[in-house]
Amino acid sequence: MNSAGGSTLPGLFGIGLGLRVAATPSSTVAFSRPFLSTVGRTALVGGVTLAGQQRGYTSTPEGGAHEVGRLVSSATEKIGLGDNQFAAGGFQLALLGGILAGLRVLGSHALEYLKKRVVVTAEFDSRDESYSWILNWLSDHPYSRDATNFSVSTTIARGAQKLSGEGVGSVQAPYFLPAPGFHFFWYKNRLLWMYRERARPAGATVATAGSPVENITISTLGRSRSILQTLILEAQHKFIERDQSRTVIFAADQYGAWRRTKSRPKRPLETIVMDPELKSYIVEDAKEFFSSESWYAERGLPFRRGILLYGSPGTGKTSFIHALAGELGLNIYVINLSNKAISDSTLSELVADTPSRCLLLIEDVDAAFVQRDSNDASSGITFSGLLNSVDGVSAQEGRILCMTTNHLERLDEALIRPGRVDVRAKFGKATQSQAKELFTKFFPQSVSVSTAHSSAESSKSIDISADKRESDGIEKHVCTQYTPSITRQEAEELAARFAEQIPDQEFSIAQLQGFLMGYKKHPDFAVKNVKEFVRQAGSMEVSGTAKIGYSMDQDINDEEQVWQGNEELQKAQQEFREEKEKARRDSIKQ
Ligand SMILES: Nc1ncnc2c1ncn2[C@@H]1O[C@H](COP(=O)(O)OP(=O)(O)OP(=O)(O)O)[C@@H](O)[C@H]1O
Repeated sequence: MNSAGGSTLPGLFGIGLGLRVAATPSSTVAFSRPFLSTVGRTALVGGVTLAGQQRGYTSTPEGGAHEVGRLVSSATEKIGLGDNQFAAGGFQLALLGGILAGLRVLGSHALEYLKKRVVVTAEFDSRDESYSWILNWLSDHPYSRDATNFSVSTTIARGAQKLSGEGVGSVQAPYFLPAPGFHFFWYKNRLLWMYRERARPAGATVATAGSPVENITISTLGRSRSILQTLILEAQHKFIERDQSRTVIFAADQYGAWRRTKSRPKRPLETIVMDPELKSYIVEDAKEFFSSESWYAERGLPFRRGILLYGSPGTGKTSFIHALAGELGLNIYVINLSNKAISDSTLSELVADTPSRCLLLIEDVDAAFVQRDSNDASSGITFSGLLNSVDGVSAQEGRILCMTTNHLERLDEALIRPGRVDVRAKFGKATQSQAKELFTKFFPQSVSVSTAHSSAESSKSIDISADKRESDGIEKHVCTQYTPSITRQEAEELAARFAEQIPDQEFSIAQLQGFLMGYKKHPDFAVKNVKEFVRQAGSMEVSGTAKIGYSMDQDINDEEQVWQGNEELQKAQQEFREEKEKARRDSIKQ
């Protein structure tokens, strides 16, 4: 395009000059016809030679050029300009310019054509998901491990995808990737070359551009693209395999497009402590929904399902949605209604852009819209915009919409009417039996306890005799006498003692879990101190998802150890009050 434009200019110049010369009265111009003809020929010879050199040809095109010069002269004669030396000269210059431009364009097209005949190329753009497949694949390729010119990244985060490195302990393991530029590598005994380049989106400034757009092309000799297709499918397979045991979470970015934000290991449903009937009802309902597309179609019903999960903070609404997604093998698309970058139209585009099998999650839906007329909501979305997006004509079919709220009573009826919300699930505070279940899950019987303790304290604190283990029929792999395990029976007993001290439906699972976190390896001490926790927590205003840091110093190995709750509790209370005050101030500002 540019080269053609560059060559067209001399042509136009030639035409302009030619026309101008032609229009000039003969008395005022003193160039002779042979002179102009010579200029034309020289220009042509020079031009053709130059074009030849640019293309890397070494042979001299002079003979051909003279031939062309002659043709130009005869063309001049033929169209009757032979008598007017100025018009003839101008016409020749114009013709020469045109021929030069034509030759150049022809040359580049010929080269492109030739390239297409002997080289096959696949292109990947960072704005597309396939780019991440290729980066992921490249990061595993031996070439990336040996490349001397490589880039390092802790995530593969281009376009729609973001993958974290595997990590070693708390340190993120980096990805090694071929750096921007040319790279040659082997794949299935074929030589491939890759070109990786970065560019800012057109018109973007440094401040607004965000991450640069990247482009990768992978090429090889030949006309069959099967080798590249094999590579791409392999890369895709590898990528999907990596995600199979994970739930991928997408969120809307500032441009109103879905971006992969993270992936988490699938959360097993068994880790969710809730009414078992409610749990299996929702799971079965969702499974049945996905298997009854034709049923919906036959009745002309939109193929969508809505679930509303409501209840106090920290009762497991979000956790359950993650577990449900894992169970159904779905990814989660999260819409944050307080994202100011999202307007009604971007919201409906986002909803329309979700894949046909996914969980669409809107958390704390009450926070953005309290009543129908709250079109002055703090987000850029209006209430009617939200309603249209979730079940308007453009809304995606085959998805389950999950909404969560802490305040069912604040929601407008229109939002949760049947059709938009088909299942309402209440998540309450922990019953005693749920507290027991939580304890048992937290301290499974086979987990070693008191590893940081001295043998004496440990064996004293949990009296486990070999007989007991054997009578339970469970052979434990006790590494040393210092790391005893608890049997099922012991775990049950401790759990029962723990639960009976928890008042029914007063604490959320998150609160209880927060308490147990302080006793990761000390179930016995958790039981011992739970009474004090209840007494103190009961006397404070517990609300929200405030985390209470009931921690116990891991190094304490004295049997006299005491619960560290008092000081921690006061600190937590103070932090909680500050947080609440900050939230209040923020809401006034908004
Ligand atoms: N029923 C539960 N079963 C298992 N874990 C739970 C449960 N409830 C809460 N938790 C734990 O408590 C923490 C907070 O839970 P989660 O975010 O799911 O609660 P939530 O009801 O969505 O809270 P919020 O309304 O504040 O968003 C998580 O670490 C989760 O593992």
